[in-house]
Amino acid sequence: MKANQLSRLIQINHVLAKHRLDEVIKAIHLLRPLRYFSFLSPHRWRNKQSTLPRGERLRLALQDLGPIFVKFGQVLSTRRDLLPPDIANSLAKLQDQVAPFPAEQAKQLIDKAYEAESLNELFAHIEPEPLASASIAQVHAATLKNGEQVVIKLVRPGIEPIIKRDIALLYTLASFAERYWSEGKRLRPREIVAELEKNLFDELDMLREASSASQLQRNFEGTTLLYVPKIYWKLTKPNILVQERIYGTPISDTEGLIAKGVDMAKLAEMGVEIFFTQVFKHSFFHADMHPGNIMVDIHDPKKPKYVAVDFGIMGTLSPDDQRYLAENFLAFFNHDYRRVAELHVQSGWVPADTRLDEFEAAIRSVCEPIFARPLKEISFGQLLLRLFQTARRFNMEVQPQLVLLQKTLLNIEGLGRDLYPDLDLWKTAKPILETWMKEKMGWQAALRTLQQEAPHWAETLPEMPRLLYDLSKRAQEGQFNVNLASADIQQLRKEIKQASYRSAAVTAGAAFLVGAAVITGLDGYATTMFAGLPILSWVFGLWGLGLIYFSISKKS
Ligand SMILES: Nc1ncnc2c1ncn2[C@@H]1O[C@H](COP(=O)(O)OP(=O)(O)OP(=O)(O)O)[C@@H](O)[C@H]1O
Repeated sequence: MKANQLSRLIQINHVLAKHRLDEVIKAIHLLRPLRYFSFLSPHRWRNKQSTLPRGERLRLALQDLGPIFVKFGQVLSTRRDLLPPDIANSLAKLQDQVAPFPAEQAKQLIDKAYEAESLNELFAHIEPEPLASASIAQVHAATLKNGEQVVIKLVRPGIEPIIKRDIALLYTLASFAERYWSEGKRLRPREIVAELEKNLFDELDMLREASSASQLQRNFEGTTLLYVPKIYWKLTKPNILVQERIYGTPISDTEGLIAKGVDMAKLAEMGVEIFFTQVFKHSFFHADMHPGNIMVDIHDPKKPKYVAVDFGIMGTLSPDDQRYLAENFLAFFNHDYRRVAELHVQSGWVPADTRLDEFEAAIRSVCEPIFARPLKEISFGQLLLRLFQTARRFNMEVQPQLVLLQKTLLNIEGLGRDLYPDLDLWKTAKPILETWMKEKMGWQAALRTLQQEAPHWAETLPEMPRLLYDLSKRAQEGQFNVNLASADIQQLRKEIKQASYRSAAVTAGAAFLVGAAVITGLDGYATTMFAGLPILSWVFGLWGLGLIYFSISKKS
């Protein structure tokens, strides 16, 4: 561990001591040896007994420690089912009430960004006090010259070196964990830190955030589920985002939503639907879904609509991960634990030599008692934790690419339960997943892929005869042209040449036959687009058969 990292650890210890979080210091193994340093802190002697409640002390400590710690507090705050209410309430302030940087500094940032354009020509008014401030940025309300209401999101100045320093410390701790902790390899801490690092640095780039907002906006265009505020591209800079101002009701204001007659069960189900649609249909999901970033448009309380802000962390999944996850969810919903165990082996999440019957039994013993409870008592978060404990016995490796998804899923469930305690996550998610599986795995999916590939085939097939002719010519001429004197080797050379000629001809013939089959299988849409396809199909078919016949007759 480098000297600056050790000094950061001492500083963390000092901040915790300053806020009299002695219990936290004792609970963290790494800080235990450093606890004596806190006796040197003047705060410790001054604040013998802090008058602030424990939740507030924790919030202030996380705020003092910087953006990574604030993010950690935001995630914790969404799990009211796992935390005492006083702590959850205090930590919720980290979602949009972190201490702001001074108004003068905000003004300097704005002046510098728009010095080329005249500030007065762009904005009619900029509110000096921030509307909200969170881990990475603070947001100021403003009015454009044309009267449109916007917000200006300013990245906190000097935040990058702070994040770099803490990420470096996390890498060192992760290396220690991998080397000296029995669980270190399985949990893949270095890869998880790498994932966190990528997400945090992406979050600092406002042009990237603006692009993500535009993509999400397109994905939900024309739906009644989610609204994404408009981006003002011309005013957006690498450290400044200008966006339409939203006046919705904060999702955390459940009393206000109920008082206005919003159907809370529907609202909670819509949240789940938005999440699963993003993950499976679009493979592009908002991965910072804490309540500070979600508002509800209740112009018509019977038809509420979600409004999202903060597109700094977006997640995607590979088609393979999507398929394994969807199948896993469905197998869980259907209590098919054998399938869950099989999927874990097939995807490589547990070692290939795992005993399926033992793994299945272990999963069953975690899930059955939980599924037997009334719905409102089932916590998906707790179920996941129990499953992870079980998986540990079977050497399941943590999948860094799924960590963001798991975090978001926990947020969504926490949010949904706050809105409507009887929320049945399974009931809402199951039909979405079933439809997705049908679309992705059924014969319609195969047909659609063929249809998508049609333009490519139409482009490539005319080139095939020439390519195949070149290939067979090259095989005939140069590839095996080794000059050796021995008669045996000469004979061998002749045979190899003939064999390669024949196999090239068979390959070419097969390729033409496949081409003919593909063209014949295209549906009406593609054949109308390319009127010559049926004729091409016949030509290719006959050509293919001819080549194969030619190569076989050569052999005999
Ligand atoms: N378009 C908007 N209209 C109104 N309020 C907004 C808008 N965008 C952001 N806000 C408010 O500003 C807060 C902070 O903005 P944002 O979440 O984008 O900052 P951040 O530092 O990236 O936050 P986080 O810590 O969640 O990553 C939001 O929680 C929200 O309350």
